[in-house]
Amino acid sequence: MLLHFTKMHGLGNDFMVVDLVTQRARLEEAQIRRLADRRFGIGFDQLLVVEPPRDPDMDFRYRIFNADGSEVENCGNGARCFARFVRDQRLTHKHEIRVETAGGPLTLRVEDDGQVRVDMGVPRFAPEALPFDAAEDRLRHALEVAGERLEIGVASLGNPHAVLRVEDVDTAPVARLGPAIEAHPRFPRRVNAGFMQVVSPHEIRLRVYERGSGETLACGTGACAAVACGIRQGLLESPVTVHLPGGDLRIEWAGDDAHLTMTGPAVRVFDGRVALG
Ligand SMILES: N[C@@H](CCC[C@H](N)C(=O)O)C(=O)O
Repeated sequence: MLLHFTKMHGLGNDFMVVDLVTQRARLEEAQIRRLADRRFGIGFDQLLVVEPPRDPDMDFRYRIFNADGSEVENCGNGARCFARFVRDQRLTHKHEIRVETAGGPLTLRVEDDGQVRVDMGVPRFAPEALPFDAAEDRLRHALEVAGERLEIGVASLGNPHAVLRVEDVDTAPVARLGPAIEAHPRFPRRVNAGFMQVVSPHEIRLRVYERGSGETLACGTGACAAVACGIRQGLLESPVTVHLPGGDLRIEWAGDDAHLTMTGPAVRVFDGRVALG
């Protein structure tokens, strides 16, 4: 069968977006890995699937698969592309869109200037929310990685994140420590590893080694997690501009039980059809 898809990106974090509201298909893990391959397939960091909602109070169900085929709970850059996609495809005319994800509900708003603002919910820091093997919720946890003792913050934005403060993201050992943190046994469902450089209370630079996809040009939930950990640790103040290799995001969070919001762009690159073997 031929599957229609759209290629999109949020700050260079790129996606294959598939509408399963008007098409029927079942994508297996091995097929997703083949499609994600940048030489033998279409190439993407994540596959985003638009489905009808199961909950009648929601507009859509939004499912996310990493390049390694694993299904995950949330994707921030993907959420902005999702909002742009469902409006471009005329699957909805709403400006404010409610979607169900495996990590909980999200509210997405397409602004008049084309930017998309996402209510990412309340960040959670309790170890069981990730999950992370630790006795208690702390601002910083010690983690032994490859013979080094690191200090990390942890946060869940539906999906799990570890945040490590570094002096300079340009020289941070992302390729060496990223995979070791991702697969660390204290994170039984693996983890996304963020490397954060604090520039000022309202500005950080960030690189993220993503669970299931490797280092990407931007990670929306990673940006939210880094800012949430930074505010909690007293290093940052809302709003915070996050400079990622692919561009900038604006994150706002009033702390505690307040909802965190992320604002940034969503770009449609091309439409295509692919034969599913
Ligand atoms: N690129 C994403 C996050 C995608 C999922 C992540 N790799 C995970 O496994 O949790 C974003 O923009 O948030």
